[in-house]
Amino acid sequence: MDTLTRLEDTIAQRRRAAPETSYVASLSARGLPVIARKFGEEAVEAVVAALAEDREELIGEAADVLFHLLVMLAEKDVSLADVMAELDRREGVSGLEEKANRTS
Ligand SMILES: N=c1c2ncn([C@@H]3O[C@H](COP(=O)(O)OP(=O)(O)OP(=O)(O)O)[C@@H](O)[C@H]3O)c2ncn1[C@@H]1O[C@H](COP(=O)(O)O)[C@@H](O)[C@H]1O
Repeated sequence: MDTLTRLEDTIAQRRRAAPETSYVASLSARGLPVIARKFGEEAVEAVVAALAEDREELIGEAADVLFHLLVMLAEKDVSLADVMAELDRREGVSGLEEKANRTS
C-alpha cells in the first residue's frame, strides 16, 4: 500500500477518535469550513516556501498540503481513488486539450 493510501486509512480511523486525543478528530469536530481554511493556509505556506527557494521548508509544507487535502476529501466523502481515477482519465490527454474541454 502506498503512503497516501495508508494515510487515507489512518485519517478514516482517526476521524472517529476523541478530539482531545487526535488532531484529525479535532479538525473533523471543527467542521468543513475550518478544514477547508486550514488546507488553504497550508497551500499558501507551500507557495511561500517555493518562492523563498527553501527546499526543506517546501517539502514540509507540501506534506502538510497533502495531509490536509486528504482530511478535506474525507470530510466530503471523496476517496483518493476517486481523485486518482480522474488523473488516470486525463493521462494521455494534453493539458491544453483538457483546458479546451473545460472552457467549451
Ligand atoms: N500527517 C499528519 C500531519 N501533518 C501535519 N499534521 C498536523 O497539522 C498541524 C499543522 O498545523 P500548523 O502547524 O499550521 O499549526 P497548529 O497550530 O498545530 O494547527 P491548528 O490548531 O491551527 O489547526 C500540526 O498540528 C501538525 O501536527 C499532521 N497530523 C497528523 N498526521 C497524520 O495523521 C495521523 C493521525 O494523527 P492524529 O489524528 O493526531 O492521531 C498521524 O499519525 C500522522 O500520520
